[in-house]
This record gives sequence, C-alpha cells and structure tokens, in this order.
Amino acid sequence: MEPNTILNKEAKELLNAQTHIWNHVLSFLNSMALKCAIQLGIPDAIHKHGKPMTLIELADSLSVHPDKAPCLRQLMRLLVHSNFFSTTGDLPNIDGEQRQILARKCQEAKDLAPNGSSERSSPSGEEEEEEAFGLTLCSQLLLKDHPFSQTPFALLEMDPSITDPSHNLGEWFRTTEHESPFHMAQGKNIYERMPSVSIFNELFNRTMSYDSRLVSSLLVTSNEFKGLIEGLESIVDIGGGDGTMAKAIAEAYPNLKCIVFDLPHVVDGLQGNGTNLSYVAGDMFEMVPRAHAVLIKWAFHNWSDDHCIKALQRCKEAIPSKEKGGKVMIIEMR
Ligand SMILES: C[S@@+](CC[C@H](N)C(=O)[O-])C[C@H]1O[C@@H](n2cnc3c(N)ncnc32)[C@H](O)[C@@H]1O
Repeated sequence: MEPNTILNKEAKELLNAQTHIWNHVLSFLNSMALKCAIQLGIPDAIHKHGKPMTLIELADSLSVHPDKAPCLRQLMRLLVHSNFFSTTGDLPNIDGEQRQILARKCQEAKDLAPNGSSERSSPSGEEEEEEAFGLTLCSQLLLKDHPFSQTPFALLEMDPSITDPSHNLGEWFRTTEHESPFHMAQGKNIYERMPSVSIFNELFNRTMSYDSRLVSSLLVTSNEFKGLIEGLESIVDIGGGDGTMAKAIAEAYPNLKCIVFDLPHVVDGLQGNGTNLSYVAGDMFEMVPRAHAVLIKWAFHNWSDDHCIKALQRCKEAIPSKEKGGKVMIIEMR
C-alpha cells in the first residue's frame, strides 16, 4: 500500500471522527428546529395556504420580521433536510448579498401587501423566489387538528422540565438516592409531580391519547389482535391514561368488558360508557383489578426494573393462570 494512501485514509478517518462528534454535539438543534416550526405554526400555515409556500409568503403569514427571513430560510433548509418539508425548487447556498436581497424583498412584499397579506406583484421587478415549501407526511402529523397529531408529544418531550434534567446525567450517576435525573431535579418522579402541575398533566395525557389513537387505529382491528383477545371476557388496561385505547377496543368488541386502570388524578371524573367500558383508580404496585387479560401500553416506561417486576407480579395476581386463558399483552415503546 502506498504511504500516501495510508495517510489519506487516516486523515479521512480523523475528519470523519471529528464530524461524527460535531453531529452528535449539535443534534439538539434538530429537535429545537422542530420545536420552533411547531411554535411558529409552520405546518398549519402551509396547510391553510393549500399549496407550497414561498419563503416570502411563509415569512409574511408567520409574522416573521423581514430581517429574520434569511434565518427562516436556514430553518426551512434544515427541516427540508430532515424530511419535515418538501421543496419544489433547488435550495442553493446564498451569500451575504443575496441574503440582503431576500430580506429586502420580504420587507417590500410586506409594505405593498394590502392588510398584511402576502399577495404581491413582483415588487422590484426581480424574479420571484422559485423555491416553495410543502408538507410531507411527517409535517402533516404535526398539524394541530390532525387526529394523530404528534405535536403534544413533541412539546412534552422538548419541555425544559423534561430536557433540563438530562444536563445533570453525569451527576445523577454518582448519586444513590434519585431514581432518575428528573427525580433529582424535581425531588419527585414524573407521576408524583404531575397532579400539582395541571398544564403539564394535561399535555402529558393529551400526548398519550393521540398516540393511543394512532396505535389503536392500526392495532384493534388487526387479525393478530383479534386472535389474541378471542375467547376473553374482560381486559384491563394498566396505566390506561384517559382510556383512548380501551375505548377503541370496547367499541370494536362490544362483548368484551374493558377496564381502564390508572392513578386517581388521571381517571377521577372520567365516565365509562355504561356497558362495557369502566374506569378504576388505583396504584399498580398495590393491586390491579381482576380481568382475563392485562394490557400494558407504555405503562412501565418510566419505571425501574424493580418497579416493573413488582407491577407485573400484581398483574399476574389479577388474571387467571395461563392454562385458564389469562393473558398479559405488552405494547411497549417502539
Ligand atoms: C406513559 S403513560 C401511558 C398511558 C397509556 N397506556 C398510553 O399508552 O396512552 C403511563 C401511564 O401510567 C400511569 N401510571 C403511572 N404510575 C402508575 C401507578 N402506580 N398505577 C397505575 N397507573 C400508573 C400514568 O398515570 C400514565 O397514565
């Protein structure tokens, strides 16, 4: 092998390693860019427009200051790269002078537009920007009114109360008393904290409900699920939240008795359907309502192995033995 080749390979590997580190260090910007798109309402603005939007139209409809239009373009480029938006035109690099032109065009469009709308006829005689940003399936799932909207999930997981504790992960490893970095930061685990922060509680339950809508729409009528619940008289959804999943099951299988079991602050005040859906409040580490099967969807997600073993033991006590048809169904995080 040529010495030069060896040197090139090493140099390449070195640069790749450095790039790898940089990508990891900066990957939080992907999350924050997505959060910003949600905060600005970009998916809904494009959806409302009914067709892909040029940058100028977008900046105008979002009330982004014209000086910030070049930054909005960078944001959109990043989000196109991450497959959140499509683009009809090329996305060429723009230099300093082009940036100024873009900011000027946005300002002109804004000045000319009647009552602040983005409608304008090429104000400076220059060619209109060709690139226009459209929705992809991923950004459709971020629309506020989409039945499977992932916006609550995104806002929940990127809430500072969830992200801040991870800055102290190293410190957490050196302590014994805290079960999680969240616990170390707040002095409580997420479920103990929830009842006292109603906005967070509401966002959390909404997040889970939207996820259950999506999962239940795919799962409940599948042949695999039908096979699993065949012959069962009752099922209890452990940590079943607001009951979105159990409701879907109860509707699809009117002869199956469905129980939603969750902590009091989640299920208190929720009403069953008077026939095959009911709510029970309690603690899965103490006692689980009796049923022929237990369904566990994301319910063990925030708990230690010891906690999960304890809750599983309670679940086993609540159902008939396997020989008599008892079943534990676990639908965990993908
Ligand atoms: C991640 S959420 C999952 C909710 C629902 N299964 C879903 O997938 O949409 C976890 C649920 O477990 C509940 N939970 C936490 N600790 C519990 C306990 N000790 N007993 C019963 N439910 C509990 C929470 O209140 C929350 O609704």
